[in-house]
Amino acid sequence: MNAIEIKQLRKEYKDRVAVDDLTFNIKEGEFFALLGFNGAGKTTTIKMLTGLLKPTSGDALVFGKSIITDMNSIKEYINISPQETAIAPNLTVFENLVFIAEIYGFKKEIAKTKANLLLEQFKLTDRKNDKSKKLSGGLKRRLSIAMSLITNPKIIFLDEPTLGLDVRSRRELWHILNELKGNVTVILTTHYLDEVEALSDSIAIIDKGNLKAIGSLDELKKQSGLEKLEDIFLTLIESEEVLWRH
Ligand SMILES: Nc1ncnc2c1ncn2[C@@H]1O[C@H](COP(=O)(O)OP(=O)(O)OP(=O)(O)O)[C@@H](O)[C@H]1O
Repeated sequence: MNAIEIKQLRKEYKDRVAVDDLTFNIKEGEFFALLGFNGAGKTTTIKMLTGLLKPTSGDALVFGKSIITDMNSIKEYINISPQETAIAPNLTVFENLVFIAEIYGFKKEIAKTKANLLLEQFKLTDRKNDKSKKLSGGLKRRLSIAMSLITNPKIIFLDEPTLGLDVRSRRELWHILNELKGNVTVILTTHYLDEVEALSDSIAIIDKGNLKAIGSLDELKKQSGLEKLEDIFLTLIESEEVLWRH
């Protein structure tokens, strides 16, 4: 089943076309990477899919519901983990999770149970009672993603989740993200190609608002005859060629 079906989705800003009639599908439960240079249109696409921006034309169906006519019901089962985190620095790690759960309407006891489960899942239990401002950048990022999962969303959008993290923190986060696989559809934007190789089930390469390739890493390798994602990425962006999933 498709979690998202993007149909001729377009966004124009004055005289600039940021997203140029994009059409592709994202399957339920997959870890989907959106790849492109700065200005390719990734953020604009994600903003449209999450209701932050209105498309100029086209549509996308999220679990069958239109982003144009049904965004309110879509918002119930998606969440975003933005780069700028929503963490309250003076609350503890646990309090942040409970607080966000309560904002979403869960009763205190359920909020606490959910918070404890996420602490385990994100390996934050030993920092449970620390003020969040004391956490390292890597742990803050983990808490932020944990917070975005508190409502059990069916889809989460991760925008550059490992930006600025050191090698070890990135690897730890990859490990945790890998464990989410299958339970939630994850849509990732990143500039780190090794991250895409390590985590993604499917990859879409976007350039100037256009889809240049879509498929698993293996499919992209086969279709391009190239071995490394970096080579596939750079070659495609420079050529007129387009690679499609069959
Ligand atoms: N509010 C805006 N007004 C005008 N043009 C915009 C606006 N937001 C984005 N753009 C333009 O739309 C295009 C796509 O931008 P977008 O931010 O979606 O790219 P991106 O792939 O997310 O880039 P990055 O990797 O840098 O985050 C760019 O040319 C950008 O300059």
